[in-house]
Amino acid sequence: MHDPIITTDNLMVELGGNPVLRNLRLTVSPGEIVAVVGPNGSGKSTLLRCLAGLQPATSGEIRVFGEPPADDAAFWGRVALLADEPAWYPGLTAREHLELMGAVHARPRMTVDAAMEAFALTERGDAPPLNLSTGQRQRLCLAAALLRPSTLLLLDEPERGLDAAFRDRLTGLLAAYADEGGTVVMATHDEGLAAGARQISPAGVGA
Ligand SMILES: Nc1ncnc2c1ncn2[C@@H]1O[C@H](COP(=O)(O)OP(=O)(O)OP(=O)(O)O)[C@@H](O)[C@H]1O
Repeated sequence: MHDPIITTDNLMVELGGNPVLRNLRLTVSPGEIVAVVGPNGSGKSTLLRCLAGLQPATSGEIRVFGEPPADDAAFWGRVALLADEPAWYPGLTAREHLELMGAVHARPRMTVDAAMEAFALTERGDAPPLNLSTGQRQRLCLAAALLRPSTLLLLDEPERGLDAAFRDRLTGLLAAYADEGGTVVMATHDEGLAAGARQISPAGVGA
């Protein structure tokens, strides 16, 4: 039995004086795909931010890799986060953004060409990200997150802007990541993505 990647115990978060997460207990094992589901405002992004060490708990405990998540190089070396759209480097193409990601990591999970193909970007690789469509830009964000090596993937609404065919393809790409031993926690409103995952609600008490 492997040690869990994530545990939370009685996690409580208040924002602006209002309780957002209450007594959340969650255990996530290596290789699991977990979908955090629930209505708008139910606390999905807040939970992901807690797991990424970007939102402190009001009370309770969060452990990621056995320790409280720390916003440091060792933590981010193991964790890939997809949240809001990043700032793009002016003058660099979509492909060059992926080349940059590949260059700074000693062992990328895939080559830039493979990532371009997997994320259906080959034909638009020479365009700057801001000249891509919304869905193409989201595919570029996902390509960057999955090209780099990581053991935990935190995704906030990865389906944003994606068409139905690519949402299906993303299910397979995440399954492949988990087959390699990676762990995925994603906030999602997409029923197809959630169907292939263990579903938890931030409002309920996880297992
Ligand atoms: N900085 C903040 N200050 C006060 N309240 C906040 C703050 N950020 C978020 N909230 C509130 O916390 C609650 C949870 O927000 P959160 O973004 O986690 O929800 P969500 O489940 O991800 O929603 P969505 O499905 O719309 O993305 C919401 O009611 C939101 O208005």
